[in-house]
Amino acid sequence: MSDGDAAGKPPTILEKIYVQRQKDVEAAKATPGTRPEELDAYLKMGLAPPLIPLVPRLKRNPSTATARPSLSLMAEIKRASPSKGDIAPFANPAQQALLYAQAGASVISVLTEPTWFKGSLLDMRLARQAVDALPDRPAILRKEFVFAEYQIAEARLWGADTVLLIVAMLAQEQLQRLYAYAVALGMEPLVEVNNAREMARALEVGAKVVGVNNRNLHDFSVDMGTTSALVDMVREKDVLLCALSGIKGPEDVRVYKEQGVNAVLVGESLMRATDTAVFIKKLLEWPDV
Ligand SMILES: O=C(O)c1ccccc1NCC(=O)[C@H](O)[C@H](O)COP(=O)(O)O
Repeated sequence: MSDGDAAGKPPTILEKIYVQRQKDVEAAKATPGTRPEELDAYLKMGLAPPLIPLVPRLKRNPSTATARPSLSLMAEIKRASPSKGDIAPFANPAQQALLYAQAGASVISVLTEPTWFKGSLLDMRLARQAVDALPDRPAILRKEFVFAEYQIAEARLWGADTVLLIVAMLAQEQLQRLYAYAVALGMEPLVEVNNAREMARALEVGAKVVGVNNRNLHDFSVDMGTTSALVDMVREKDVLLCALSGIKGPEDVRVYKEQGVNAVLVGESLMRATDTAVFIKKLLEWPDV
C-alpha cells in the first residue's frame, strides 16, 4: 500500500493509518523485549494463552438453541474513530467486554490502533481477562490494520483468538501469507472486503469468515446495501458472512437475517447505548439469555 498518489492525490485515511502503523511496528520491533525473535521465542515456549476457534463460536448465539433463524453479534470496543472523533474515550474495556459477553456476544472486537481509535493491546488484554473464566466465553478479535506477521504474533501473545485482515490494504501474496500465518497460530482471521473484487480475493485465499464493510474508507459514507450486494457470492460456500459498520437498529439486522447473513459487527451504537444489554437484545431480537 502506498502513502498517496504520486500525481498529487491526497492520501486516504487507510493510507495515513498504514504509514503511521508502519512506524509504530518498526518502533516495537526495535524495542528490547518485543523484538520479533523475542515474540517468536515466547510463542515457541507456549506462553500465548489458550484460544477458542472462531468459526464454531461465531455459529453460536442466544437464539441458536431455539428454532428461530438468527444471527450472531460481534460487539466492538471503540473509544474513537476517524469519522466520528471521540465516541467513548474513557470506556473501561474490561467492563464493556463483560457486558457484551453477558448479553450474548459471540465475538468481542477490540480496536488496538492508538492514534485515530485511542485503542491499545492493553485494552484487548483486559477485555480478554474480564471474560476469560466465563463458560463459553466470546472470541477476542484484534481489530487492527495488519500488514506484518509481527502484529499477528503480538495479537496471539496478548490473548486474541482472531485478527482482522483488510483486503484493500494488502497485495494478494501478502494477504495469502498473513492468512496462512494466522491459521498456523490457530487463529481463523476475519477477512474484510468492500466490493466484489475484494470478495473474490478473500475467497481465493480460502477465508472462512468474511466481513463486508458497509463504510467507504475513502469518504466515510455508509451504504448498508454493500453487504447485501455480496451475499450471493458466498451463498453455497462454507463461509460465514458478517456485515460490518453502520448498524444502528433491529431493522438493519432484520434485513441481513432474511438475506442469510451470519453475523453483524457493531461498534458506535453499542458504545453509545445507555443500557447495553437491553440494546443488544432488541437489536438482535434474541430471547432472554
Ligand atoms: O469507523 C471509522 O471511522 C473507520 C475509519 C477508517 C477505517 C476504519 C474505521 N472503522 C473500523 C471499523 O471497521 C468499525 O469500527 C466497525 O465496522 C464498526 O462500525 P460502527 O458500528 O459503524 O461503529
